[in-house]
Amino acid sequence: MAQPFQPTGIHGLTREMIQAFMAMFDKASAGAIAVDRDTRITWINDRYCQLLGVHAPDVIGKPVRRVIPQSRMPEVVASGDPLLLDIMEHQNQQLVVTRLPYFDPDGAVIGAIACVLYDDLQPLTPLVSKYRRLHQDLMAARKALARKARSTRYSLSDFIGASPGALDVKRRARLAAGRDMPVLLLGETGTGKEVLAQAIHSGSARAERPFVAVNVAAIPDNLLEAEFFGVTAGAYTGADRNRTGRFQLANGGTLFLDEVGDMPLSLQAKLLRALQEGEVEPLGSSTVTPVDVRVIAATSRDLGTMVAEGAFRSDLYYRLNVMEITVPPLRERLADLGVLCEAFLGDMGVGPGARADITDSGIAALSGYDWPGNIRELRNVLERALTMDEGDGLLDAEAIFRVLPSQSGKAAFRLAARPIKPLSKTVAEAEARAIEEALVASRGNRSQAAKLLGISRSVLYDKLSRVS
Ligand SMILES: Nc1ncnc2c1ncn2[C@@H]1O[C@H](COP(=O)(O)OP(=O)(O)OP(=O)(O)O)[C@@H](O)[C@H]1O
Repeated sequence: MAQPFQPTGIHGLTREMIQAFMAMFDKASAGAIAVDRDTRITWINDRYCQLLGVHAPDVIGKPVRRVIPQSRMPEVVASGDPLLLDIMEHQNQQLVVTRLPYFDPDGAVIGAIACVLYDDLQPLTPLVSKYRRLHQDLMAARKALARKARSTRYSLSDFIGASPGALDVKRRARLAAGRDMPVLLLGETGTGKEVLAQAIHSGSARAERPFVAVNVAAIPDNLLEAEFFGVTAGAYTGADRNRTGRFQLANGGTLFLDEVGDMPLSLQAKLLRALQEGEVEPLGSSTVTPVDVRVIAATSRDLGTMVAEGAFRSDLYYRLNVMEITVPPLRERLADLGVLCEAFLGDMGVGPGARADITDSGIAALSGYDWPGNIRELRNVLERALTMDEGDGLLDAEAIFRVLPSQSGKAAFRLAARPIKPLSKTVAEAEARAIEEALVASRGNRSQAAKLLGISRSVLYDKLSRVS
């Protein structure tokens, strides 16, 4: 009489039992493979070799993940638990796989065996078509997310400002968008360098390709190289999977290097090489990948002085600084306060149908402050003022002084010291000053001055005739 089947107790399958199974796996499955406790391949049958497109002598002794990157054999060996049914992606094929650990007589895991139950998913059609659909949806969602993460939020119209300084910045940014050359953006923190970088990208021929930003100051020095150039898995790097660098992610598009002045000298040399050769070498890899990337760099530091002091490589400086755009600080373009406030307050709703606004005295209060944090700080001040405001969302000088940092004492003093004039007079004076600045900037060329001011030539002539 046949003996009833008895489980093998706590130890599970032994090497002998696995060897007995091997013949069956070899014959009945679409592929079978065994690994030792270090997850190195000890055996692979011909059918699996054909499926993977490898030769057995080339892969025996290699870590299984080197040959089958998606393999979950390491998990099975580490946990000692089988994975009875799994779908594994391999080179656009979906394989149905079973993985079993095996043990020595003391119960220690000494390896695992896996067999491909199906490489043709026909028998599992209903289940698999559902899986495929879900998988495709997941891939599409991931791609869309990645596209969104790498696309830009800003165009040039989002860079708000009508002062001569702001108009000059916009003009140069428009020029930069039309030419595929490196751009160096200089300016204090919060002046809108990243807004400009995005605007230049979205106005350029690369607009449909990725925009990838790296804040050099925010990444520890020892991780920067991997972040830039990527990592290849392996013993040298200690990484268990490949990681794509920002350079490769930006391929075809724009790489924005924020706070480039904070880059350590060793990485500056590698960055220069990547820009010169148009190729990158991931950490731990011996192959180079060609990349086509436009670099826009930004810094709030004085790169010229850093070059003179040897803290920044001059060759890299000249490579990045093909076109330089200096963004003036807010305190040098206070004329933009009005339009900036209007735009920001317009975004900050104060209730259904209600709109936040600021009075002329509120603007005057803002104009007495030095704005070390520039436009970022202005936005924060307006937000705080609105939060504290108990009225109807109309900010006056008092509402502003309540939230301006302590420097505002100086502002109040400056304001008080300035005689208050009728608004029409102040506006006329500001207009005359702007026209004068535009004429100086354009060396008396009225067409150019009109362009800088964003008005037609005839309006400029009209205003000039009224001023004189
Ligand atoms: N001219 C502008 N028009 C509209 N918004 C602006 C402008 N400049 C800056 N901002 C806003 O101010 C904030 C800071 O801008 P951004 O990050 O571009 O400055 P940055 O110069 O890159 O600063 P950092 O050097 O600190 O990185 C953002 O919220 C941005 O939307």
